[in-house]
Amino acid sequence: MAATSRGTTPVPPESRPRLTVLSGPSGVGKSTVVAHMRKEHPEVWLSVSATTRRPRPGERHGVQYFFVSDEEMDKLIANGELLEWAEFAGNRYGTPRGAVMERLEAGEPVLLEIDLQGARLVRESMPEAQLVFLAPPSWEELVRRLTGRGTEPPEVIERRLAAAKIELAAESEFDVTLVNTSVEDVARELLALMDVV
Ligand SMILES: Nc1nc2c(ncn2[C@@H]2O[C@H](COP(=O)(O)OP(=O)(O)O)[C@@H](O)[C@H]2O)c(=O)[nH]1
Ligand SMILES: Nc1ncnc2c1ncn2[C@@H]1O[C@H](COP(=O)(O)OP(=O)(O)O)[C@@H](O)[C@H]1O
Repeated sequence: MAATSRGTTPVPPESRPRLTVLSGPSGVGKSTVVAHMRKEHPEVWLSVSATTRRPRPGERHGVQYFFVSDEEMDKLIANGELLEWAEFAGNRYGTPRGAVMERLEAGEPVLLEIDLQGARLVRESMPEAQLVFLAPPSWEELVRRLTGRGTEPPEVIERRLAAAKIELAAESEFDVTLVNTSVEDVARELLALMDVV
């Protein structure tokens, strides 16, 4: 494994996990890495979460997220339709259970891009899942990326940076850390961890 990863132990092919969770602080580059990976490997299935957050310009319902109202989210939770859910920086996010279970039952690799609280819940309910932490090269670079993305006002950025401190302190709970210096390198390593290439 290249210098971008920490804590990787080789896993025999027959016991490779089919469910991979990618977490990391807001702005570290999770969406960028996943988009890059799926451009070359569209067969990698990424769960589309439900969220009460408002869409950013260019985001489409059913593509980046299912954008739902508070009431719709209440129903999804009450009906047990979410594999996990969490509140992050003032909005709720959850993974639709049905689509994930279908893919897993078909033996296909599944990728969830969720926050630390969600990763912990998945670890409890599916201990065989592989938990991958995406870390920034430095704190300064994380601030630069989150600010530079220009999608959130300053008070939301502050809230996300406060969450980032908690998330960075939890890195050791993950099976593997990938440091997002190069999008291409991280995408390649994630594919290898998912046993896609
Ligand atoms: N627990 C949980 N977290 C999610 C889910 N979907 C997205 N998230 C996380 O919610 C956080 C905020 O996501 P978002 O508002 O899209 O901001 P971004 O990650 O900075 O682009 C990120 O850490 C996401 O990984 C989900 O279904 N469950
Ligand atoms: N390896 C990288 N080097 C420099 N900039 C990056 C890198 N990865 C992502 N970025 C930039 O950082 C910002 C946040 O990335 P994004 O994928 O939206 O993060 P996340 O999904 O983790 O919140 C974006 O402007 C993106 O272009």
